[in-house]
Amino acid sequence: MSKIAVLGAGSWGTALSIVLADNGHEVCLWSHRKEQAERINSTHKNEKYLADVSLPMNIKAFYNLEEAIKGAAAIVIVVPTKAIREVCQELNQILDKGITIIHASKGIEPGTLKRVSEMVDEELHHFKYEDIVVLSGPSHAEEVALRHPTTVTVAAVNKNKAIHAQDLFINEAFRVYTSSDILGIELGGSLKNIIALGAGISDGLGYGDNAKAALITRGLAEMARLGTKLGADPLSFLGLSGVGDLIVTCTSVHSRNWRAGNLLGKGHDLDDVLNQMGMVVEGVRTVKAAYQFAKEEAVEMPITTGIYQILFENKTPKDIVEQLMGRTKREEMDDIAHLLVERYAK
Ligand SMILES: NC(=O)C1=CN([C@@H]2O[C@H](COP(=O)(O)OP(=O)(O)OC[C@H]3O[C@@H](n4cnc5c(N)ncnc54)[C@H](OP(=O)(O)O)[C@@H]3O)[C@@H](O)[C@H]2O)C=CC1
Ligand SMILES: O=C(CO)COP(=O)(O)O
Repeated sequence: MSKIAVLGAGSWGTALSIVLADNGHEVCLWSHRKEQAERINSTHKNEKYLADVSLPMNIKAFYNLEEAIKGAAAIVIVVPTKAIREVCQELNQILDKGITIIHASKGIEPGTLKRVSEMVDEELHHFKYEDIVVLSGPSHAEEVALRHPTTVTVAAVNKNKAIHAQDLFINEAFRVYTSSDILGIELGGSLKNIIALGAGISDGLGYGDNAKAALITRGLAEMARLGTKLGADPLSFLGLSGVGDLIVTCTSVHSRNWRAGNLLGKGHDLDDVLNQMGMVVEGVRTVKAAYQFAKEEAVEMPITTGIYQILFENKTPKDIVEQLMGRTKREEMDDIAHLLVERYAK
C-alpha cells in the first residue's frame, strides 16, 4: 500500500480519497484552509462538501502542502481548473521527481485554450507531459462516497503511468479503465459540462425528455467534431468520458452544471446562480474556451454557441431554442461519418 496525496478538499477530492482509503492507502488530503483541515481531522467528515459521509480513519487532512506530499507515491490534483496553475506553482517548488501525477479536474482554460494536463505540464518543470495521468468519467462524488458502482477512465501517453493510476484506484465499487487518448478523455470530460448546462436550461424551461435527448445526442456530435479536429480519437467520445459523462451530468440532480442551467432556465441571472451554487460550475468557464476554440478552428458548435450567448451576450433561453430549431436543414450523420472515414480509412 502507498501514501497518496490528494490536493483539493472539495466534493471530488474527498470522494476520491475515500476510494483510495478503501484500497488501504494512507491518504493525505490537502486543504488550502487550515480550519477545514482541522475540522476534517477532528470530525472525520467534510461538513461543507460531503456532509453525510464518515471518512475512513486512514484519511488525514493537511494544511501544509509540503507535509501532505512528503513520501507520497502519487499526487492526485483535484482543484477547480481556475486554481490548477496556482496549486501547481506551489507544488513545483517542493516536488520530487518520480511521483505519479494524476489530475481529476474537468475544464479548459479560456484565453490559452489549455487542457488541465497541459497547464500541469507547464507549471511542473521536472515532469514529462507523457507521464501525466487524467482520471475522468461519469462519477458524481455523492455516489462514489456511498460506494455505488462507478466506472472511470484513466488516460496517459505513458501506458505504465495509466496502469499505475488504475491499480491505485480500482476496487469492487470503482472500476477503472485505461486509455492512451489523453486529449479525447480530457476534452470529453470538459465539454460535457457545457451540454449539461444546456440540459438544465431545457429542464428549467419545462421542456421534456425529447429536448434533453436531442441536446445529449447533438451535443455529443459537436464535442466529437471539435475533439477530432484537434486530434482526439472520435471513439473516445463514445466512451465513459464522452457519452457516459454526458448522460450522468445531463440527467442527474447531483450535477452542479445541470443545477446551474436549471436555475438559468427558470429565469435567474448568472451571478445569482453562481452565488447559490457555492461549488464549482466548470461549464461556465469552459464554454468561453470552447466558443473560442470553435471560432479559431472553424468548427460548427451551435449548442455551445447558444449557451455562450445566454451566459455572456444576454440572449434568452427561448431565443436560443428558436435559433437551434431554426437552423438550416441537414443530414444527421454527415459530419460524424466523415470524421470516422477520415480517421480510419487511411
Ligand atoms: N464533484 C464531482 O462529482 C466531480 C468533480 N469533478 C471535477 O473536479 C474538480 C473539483 O471539483 P469539486 O471537488 O467537485 O469542487 P468543489 O466546489 O466541491 O470543491 C472545490 C475545492 O477546491 C478548493 N479550492 C478552490 N480554490 C483553491 C485553491 N486556489 N487552492 C486550493 N484549493 C482550492 C475549494 O476550497 P474552498 O472551500 O475554500 O472554496 C474546495 O475545497 C472540478 O474540475 C470538477 O469538474 C470531476 C468529477 C466529479
Ligand atoms: O463531472 C461530474 C460527474 O462526472 C460532476 O459534474 P458537475 O460538476 O456538473 O457536478
